[in-house]
Amino acid sequence: MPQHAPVDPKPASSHRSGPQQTPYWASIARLGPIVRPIVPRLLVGLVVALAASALALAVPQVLRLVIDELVHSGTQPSAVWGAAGVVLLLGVLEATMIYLRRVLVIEPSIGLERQMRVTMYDHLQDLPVSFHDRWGSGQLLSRSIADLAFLRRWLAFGAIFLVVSLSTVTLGVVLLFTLSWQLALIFLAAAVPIMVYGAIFRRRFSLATRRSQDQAGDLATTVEESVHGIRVLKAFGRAREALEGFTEQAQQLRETEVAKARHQALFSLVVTLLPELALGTGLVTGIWLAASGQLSLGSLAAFFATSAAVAQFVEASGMLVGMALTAKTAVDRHFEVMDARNTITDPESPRHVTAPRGALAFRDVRFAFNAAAHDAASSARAAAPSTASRPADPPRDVLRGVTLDIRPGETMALVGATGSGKTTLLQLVSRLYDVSGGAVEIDGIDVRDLPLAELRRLVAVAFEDTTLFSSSVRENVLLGAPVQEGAEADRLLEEALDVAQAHFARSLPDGLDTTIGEEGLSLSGGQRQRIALARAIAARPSVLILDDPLSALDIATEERVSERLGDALAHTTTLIVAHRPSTVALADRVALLRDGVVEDVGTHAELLARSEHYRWVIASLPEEPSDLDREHEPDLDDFLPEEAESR
Ligand SMILES: Nc1ncnc2c1ncn2[C@@H]1O[C@H](COP(=O)(O)OP(=O)(O)OP(=O)(O)O)[C@@H](O)[C@H]1O
Repeated sequence: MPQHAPVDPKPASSHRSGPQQTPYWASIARLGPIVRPIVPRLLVGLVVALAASALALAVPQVLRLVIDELVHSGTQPSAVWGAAGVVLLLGVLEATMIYLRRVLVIEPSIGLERQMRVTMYDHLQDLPVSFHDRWGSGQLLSRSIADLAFLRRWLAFGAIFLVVSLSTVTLGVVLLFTLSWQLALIFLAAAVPIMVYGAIFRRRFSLATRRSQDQAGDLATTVEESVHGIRVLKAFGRAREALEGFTEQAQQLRETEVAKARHQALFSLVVTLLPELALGTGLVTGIWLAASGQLSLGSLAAFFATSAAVAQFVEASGMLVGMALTAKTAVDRHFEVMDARNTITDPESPRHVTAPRGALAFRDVRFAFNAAAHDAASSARAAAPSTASRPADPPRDVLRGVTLDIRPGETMALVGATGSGKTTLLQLVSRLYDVSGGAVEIDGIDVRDLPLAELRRLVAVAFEDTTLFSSSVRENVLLGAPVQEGAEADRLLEEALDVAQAHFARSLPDGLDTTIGEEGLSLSGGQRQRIALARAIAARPSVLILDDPLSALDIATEERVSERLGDALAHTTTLIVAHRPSTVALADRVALLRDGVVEDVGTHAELLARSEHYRWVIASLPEEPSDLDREHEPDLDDFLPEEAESR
């Protein structure tokens, strides 16, 4: 028997790491392998951009020649037209180069953004539920949308423009020295305070950028939560409190953004003011040099035209350095998600269930949420607190040695007080979480030894909290079915809808092609549950896991569902969490879960007779469905024209 790793041995890497924790180039270098395929296009784009800026610097040189030749040496007017033609040609060439740069870099960088987004989505799908427990949805949303869009802009514009600026300033300063070393020194003197302030700016801006990107993610989580929970907020009249909470978060983000803008404005002021001061000082000195014959008029004019071009790039550096630092934060945030490892993976030496019988067993199963994640997250939080994600809760054993055998084809009800661990136990079967100790077995094979695809074919789940996707009824029901199209798929679909008593779906506006889910037609709680149940049935599993899937049905419908379930899934092993006596009555046997252990197993009658705790739990279960939406629950007869007519 292979040894199994403890749960979550390498949890999501610290998504709380601050900006100083990774050196700038170490962060940016991580983009290397991803960007590599488009590097040739980016390089050609860079060369073209460099050529454009070189052309811009060539114009003052032509100017110098024209002035010196024309004014000093009295060249013919035709030469003026010639020089003007050259300047015009240089301008047209520069514009063409700028256009070419855009064409060369924009398309591949948009492609790269798409590819990174798809890879991230794929990775998020792959990561275990324990990862998603710990990350706010807004954080993941902002990282997969806003951060990647920023990285695209940085690659297509910021990075190239920064290299062009550095090269242009370097070349420009060399040219300035060739024109006049005295004036060039004045110009260069301004660079010293710029560099000193640049270091201060970088530190402050990095911190503010990280904070603002994390806060934007948290804000997105709040929006997502309140849109999702709008009914609860409205029903409890908590809209004002929700707004107050949101306003406070928005205010914090505003303050961070204002602080960021202030840092950037101050840096821009420094990089604009100092070159201008140098230019002013240079102008006075230059006129004196020209008047004393140490500098030609042409050189003086060329110096100022060149220094104006250089100053333009220096001034843009405030924005470009800001972009470079934001890009680093975006890269860090991206890899905090991408570095998270999926601990629920296929086994190295897989075993297979060749002839599924559906025997389900729990062998001394122990489980604690966040056991390993907690230690990693605690130390990371101590190192660099941030708002990026929820703190991991201290680990506590929710299941403390569950042992239970469910025979092939048997229906076992799981009963227990609220919080006793019923849902948790169910989630271990299809490995939404892995056990912390012990094992879950199907037909005698540890579920961790089965390939995940095979395991999830064997096991189908319907949760109480039903999730429908924005697609047709057909696609929702056939989500886990062995076939998606053709006569066999149609048969599975019809049978699943029939067993789940979801006939209403045929009478929806577009029948089974009606779009439901968030972007489609709203269904009542009971209707949603029946679609989710149909989905689990259509998967034709060997083991069916039902987490109180009938809670929103009236008792008559529940009875019909259970009757049909019994027929259709006679050979399917079913483990069902029961919150109502009527659901318990469906089961062959009942397991009583108490404080994370199975306290007793037997028939309903046996447990009633011998277990005081069972009697107490059963007495506390509601007779009626908890959230039956009577107003919206359709009268089945309305949706059963064929059946109604045949009666
Ligand atoms: N994702 C999670 N992270 C941390 N703790 C959790 C998580 N899900 C559940 N728990 C905790 O595990 C314990 C068992 O929860 P579980 O949902 O399994 O109980 P249950 O028996 O199904 O309850 P109910 O009958 O109310 O649905 C509870 O104390 C709960 O707070």
